Amino acid sequence: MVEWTDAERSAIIGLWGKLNPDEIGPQALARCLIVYPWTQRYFASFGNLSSPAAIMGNPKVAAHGRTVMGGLERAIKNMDNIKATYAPLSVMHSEKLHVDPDNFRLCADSTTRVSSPMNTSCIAEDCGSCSHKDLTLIK
Ligand code: HEM
Repeated sequence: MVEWTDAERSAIIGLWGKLNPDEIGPQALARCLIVYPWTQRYFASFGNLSSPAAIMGNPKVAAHGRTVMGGLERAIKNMDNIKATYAPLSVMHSEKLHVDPDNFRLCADSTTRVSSPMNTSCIAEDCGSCSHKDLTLIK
């Protein structure tokens, strides 16, 4: 079990409170599918993922991005019991969906990037903070 300090607890809860899951969820999943295109293999049922524009305009991607954020929120609300809270999701991602665990790091990276105050700067041709300057993916 993770032992959180009070400072960690309030930092995590405070940060989460500043985010809008309905906005960053769709952006984070879209970014993951665009920047790490091999992650698309798990979403064959989502229809058109053939270009960045198709991914960003795909309603199933947006809906699932919100679902993933709902998953993260459950961890925030169950910080003393994350293992049990995530047990069914863990089994599903592993045994049913066969998601390679390394993909969680990519998903986390995408979420961090779209949550950053630099997010809007990434539309710029060369925002200087982003290693994917050729992609104008956010908004
Ligand atoms: C922060 C990490 C993640 C969280 C919190 C998360 C959360 C969720 C949740 C809540 C569901 C819905 C479960 C249900 O229907 O009962 C789901 C489904 C799914 N997840 Fe994840 N997920 C994460 C990462 C990933 C990654 C990295 C992949 C693959 C690259 C992935 C692939 C899928 C797929 C394919 C589904 C089923 C989608 C569908 O057909 O509707 N997930 N996930």
